[in-house]
Amino acid sequence: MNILDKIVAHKKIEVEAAKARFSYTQLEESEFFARQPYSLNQFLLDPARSGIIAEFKRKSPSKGIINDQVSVEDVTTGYNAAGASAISVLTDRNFFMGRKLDLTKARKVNDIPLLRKDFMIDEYQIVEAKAIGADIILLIAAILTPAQIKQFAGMAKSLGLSVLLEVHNLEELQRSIDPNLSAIGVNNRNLADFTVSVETSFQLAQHIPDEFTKISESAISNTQVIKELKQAGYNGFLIGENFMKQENPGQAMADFVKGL
Ligand SMILES: O=P(O)(O)OC[C@@H](O)[C@@H](O)c1c[nH]c2ccccc12
Repeated sequence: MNILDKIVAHKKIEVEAAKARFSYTQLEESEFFARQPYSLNQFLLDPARSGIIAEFKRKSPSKGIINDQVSVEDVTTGYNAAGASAISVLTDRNFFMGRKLDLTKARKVNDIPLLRKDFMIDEYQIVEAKAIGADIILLIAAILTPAQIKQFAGMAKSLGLSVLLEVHNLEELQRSIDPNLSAIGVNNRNLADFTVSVETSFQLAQHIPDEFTKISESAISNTQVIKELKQAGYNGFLIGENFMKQENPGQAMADFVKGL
């Protein structure tokens, strides 16, 4: 079984446990459920912001512990101050050392879009995403059927959430396109075997229809590659490890943005 299969198998158990703990009605009673989410594309296309979606990630299956010494409030407010267009918060506990509470803590101190970074396999998680304070959900093509993508994207949109579809090859892109998606992200990391190549973004750029904003995800570690990705048509750049591995990720991002 590859890592992605393991994550999905564990996620199914987690989602059943969450459903037993909080009903849909209870989720809808959350203080965040009634708020109007921020739009990913509005912030991504705002020239006053950097286009960077900065990620709070303590640990990953490919790198092990990256940084477990920093607070989610310090890091995310640092990212926001450094000009992030959005902030991604890992909420998977088992493989990424994240928590749903991390996203809620970030929500309380930030006024920009927050992406719930997790493995969405059930509608319940979409309602939950809104209840914990998220603005954006991630749909990973590699683990979903086209019918699920359509259903989940439609549901998220009806809740006012933005939807980022993640692909890592042309076949996934072509089978997953749906009008309810807000943005398409090309993951430079293959989640099944962890190999990384920014070439993936350059190759797929021309195949992404113009009605979607384009985001390049993972393994971005210098400003030169961002300039090249912009030339290729990308509007957004998802960066985790490059900032998180520093003692002060917010400051690391502020220094990085000066080079853009
Ligand atoms: O730390 P990096 O290489 O900058 O990558 C960030 C982000 O793209 C990566 O964490 C990611 C992309 N897609 C995912 C799906 C699930 C978990 C994590 C991810």
